[in-house]
Amino acid sequence: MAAQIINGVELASAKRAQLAKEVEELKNLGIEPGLTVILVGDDPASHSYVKGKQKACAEVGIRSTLLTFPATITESMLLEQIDQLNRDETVHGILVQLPLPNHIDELKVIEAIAPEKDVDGFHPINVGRMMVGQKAFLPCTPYGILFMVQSLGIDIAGKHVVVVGRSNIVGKPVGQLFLREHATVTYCHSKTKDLAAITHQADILIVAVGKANLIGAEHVKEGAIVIDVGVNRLENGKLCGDVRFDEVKEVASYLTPVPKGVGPMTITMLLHNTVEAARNAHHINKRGERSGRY
Ligand SMILES: Nc1nc(=O)c2c([nH]1)NC[C@@H]1CN(c3ccc(C(=O)N[C@@H](CCC(=O)O)C(=O)O)cc3)C=[N+]21
Repeated sequence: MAAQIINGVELASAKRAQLAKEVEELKNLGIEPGLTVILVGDDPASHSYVKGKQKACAEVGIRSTLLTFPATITESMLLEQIDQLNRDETVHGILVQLPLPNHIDELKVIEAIAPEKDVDGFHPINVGRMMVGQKAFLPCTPYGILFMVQSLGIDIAGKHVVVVGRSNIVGKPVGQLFLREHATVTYCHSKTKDLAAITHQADILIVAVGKANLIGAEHVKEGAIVIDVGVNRLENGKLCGDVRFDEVKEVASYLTPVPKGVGPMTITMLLHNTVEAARNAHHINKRGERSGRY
């Protein structure tokens, strides 16, 4: 039987409606959640993603500010800018759109962001806190994927999750999030031998490589859940994932499309983290009450 296609837009919009309510409650307390996005250079893909983030902020009532800089900005000027935003109380979340030009050290920039404003969840403090199970901003794409899989109502404990890809922003952390949910996790990457033999064992297969058509029916066990994190822009301008959709949909039980799968969830979790950052900054709990620490 053909797979059920997971609608990321629908799931995202349900979650955004909830977030809009939470923003409204914060505004009633005189708090306007604010996200500042830093965009360096003029990569068209980055500009397009940033536009999507701003539109989503507007949709739930988060104030978003875009700061753009030429690709020639020096590292120290960028660090100075971040420092200024760290000290600005009206800014709850800071996002530096990646990738950055080669002359700028990305890790240095990420480390300059105050961990309590790091709504991407990329700062080593947040990564470490996530690893040991402390409260932390979870990276948006992995968090969005977990949210999607949980929304299917299946029990993750004991499932074999196979992650293809080991980037710091998707592959590595998504495996950790599923490990936290008691899955058995296997990582595959470019040096893995006999990829298909391993991916074929997956109950949940998460593909985050960035290579169009990498995964086909031969990689997927009958009835597996397949999450496609690839964002590959084809020459004809169309966006496609890492998974051969038409083939895999005949084998999988659930499959995410590209576009309209993981992407919208990523942005939604960014909104979630920004609302959380605003609440934390003002010592407000999830029920909208000020905690005793005031
Ligand atoms: N600091 C930082 N944080 C990021 O979260 C970050 C980043 N840098 N750099 C680039 C990647 C990529 N990324 C996407 C988010 C949403 C869609 C998305 O919503 N895509 C739509 C389609 C959009 C289109 O058609 O162009 C979809 O899949 O339906 C795609 C890609 C976030 N990233």
